[in-house]
Amino acid sequence: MDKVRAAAVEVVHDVFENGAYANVALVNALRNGSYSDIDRRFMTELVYGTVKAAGTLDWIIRQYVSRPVSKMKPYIRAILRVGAYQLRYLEKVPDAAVCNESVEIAKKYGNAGEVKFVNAVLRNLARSPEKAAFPEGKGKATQHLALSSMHPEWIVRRWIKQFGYDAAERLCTFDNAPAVLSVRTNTLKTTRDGLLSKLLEEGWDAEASEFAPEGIVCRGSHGSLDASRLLAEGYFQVQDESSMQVAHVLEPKPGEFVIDACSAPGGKTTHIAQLMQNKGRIAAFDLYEVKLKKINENAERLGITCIETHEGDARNIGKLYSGMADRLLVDAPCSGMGVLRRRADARWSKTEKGNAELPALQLEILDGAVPALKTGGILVYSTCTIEPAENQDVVTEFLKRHDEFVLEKTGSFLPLKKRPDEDMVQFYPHKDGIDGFFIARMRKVK
Ligand SMILES: C[S@@+](CC[C@H](N)C(=O)[O-])C[C@H]1O[C@@H](n2cnc3c(N)ncnc32)[C@H](O)[C@@H]1O
Repeated sequence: MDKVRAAAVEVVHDVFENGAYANVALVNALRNGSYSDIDRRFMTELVYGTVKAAGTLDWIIRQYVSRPVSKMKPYIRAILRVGAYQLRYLEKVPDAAVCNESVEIAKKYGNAGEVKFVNAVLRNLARSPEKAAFPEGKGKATQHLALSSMHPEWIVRRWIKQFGYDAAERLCTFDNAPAVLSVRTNTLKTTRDGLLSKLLEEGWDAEASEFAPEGIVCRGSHGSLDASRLLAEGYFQVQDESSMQVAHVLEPKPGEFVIDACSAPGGKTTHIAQLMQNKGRIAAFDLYEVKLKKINENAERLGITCIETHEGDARNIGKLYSGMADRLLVDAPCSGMGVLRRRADARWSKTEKGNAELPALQLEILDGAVPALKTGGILVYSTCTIEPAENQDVVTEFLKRHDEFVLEKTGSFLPLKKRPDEDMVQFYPHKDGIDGFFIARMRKVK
């Protein structure tokens, strides 16, 4: 049995049946086996490809079987998904190898009937691919785009309604492209130019970000992050360019008291600390202690000492720090619809119903946290989604409830590419080429 395909099936099973994150499960699987570089690349392709395409693969498989894929035994489903992915998307892999190896893996997890079933489905798929041609024509546009772009139909339907067909298609394309690596220079230790020249010396294909003064983007090859001495010694933090906008909009000053209400894993908290030159006090809250550990680890690596972490609910922050804070960041839990490219499994784990529940929570967090601000204090609300209900609508409702706050021209606080006319800033992947992100800056005036 081919150990690479077998391990890929295990990871795919773990993602869909146990809710594992694809990247975490894959890293663990790669660590636990001794694989050549070619094997590692193949396994990565199999896992990310199958996970991203899962809904489309289920539709393809369904064209060859009479019962729904959701009713199959989980391991048989995972074997068929990984097999169908190879047959449909990996031209260089011979069909016979896919079928034979899948059958061998099925012998480990299934009875004789199930082994036969896997064999029959995959051989039919290989023999008659035309049976699973995506529907086209009148009334089929949404389904066609969803299947061809490997997105759930409900997401595609929403995006077509919100942006039109062409933009929805570009959004889907963005999600399927490999995520560009971007890093934030630790300006407490070096300058961006200093870090950039070190990275270039180490063979990184890196350049300065147009969006963030401390940002560096790497569109091509780069060394392994696991092995990077510069990362281990705290010269940089991995962070997307749109996420790097938020701390600049908050504009923290050395010596101030800043609260980061939803802070883990601390990408923005540590950026705030840099902008404060590590002077002052940052109270970083999150519901989960395990996640807060990550902030402490990052802070230690980056040489930051002004962050204190607190396990707690952001909805109670107002009571704990009434009128004390100079600035408050609410980087709220959200649907993450602007960052689907970063997590292969995310598009299948979200639901329309789950997303609809988020604005109420986001407002509760804002309502519960803002009494912590001083008069004159600054509130920044941000999310990594492109859903108006979680963004502009939440801010509008918040301002209705709180006449002590006024909205400022958020776009004029962006560090490099200013948008002086924009009260609230929404970055869109298909327009801006970076993660989808929303930022609104408000001031407490009384
Ligand atoms: C968007 S993430 C924050 C990302 C973080 N600001 C960064 O830049 O690395 C939202 C965080 O809010 C936390 N969270 C969810 N509900 C919360 C609540 N009621 N109080 C505090 N934190 C909460 C989640 O655990 C999650 O870590």
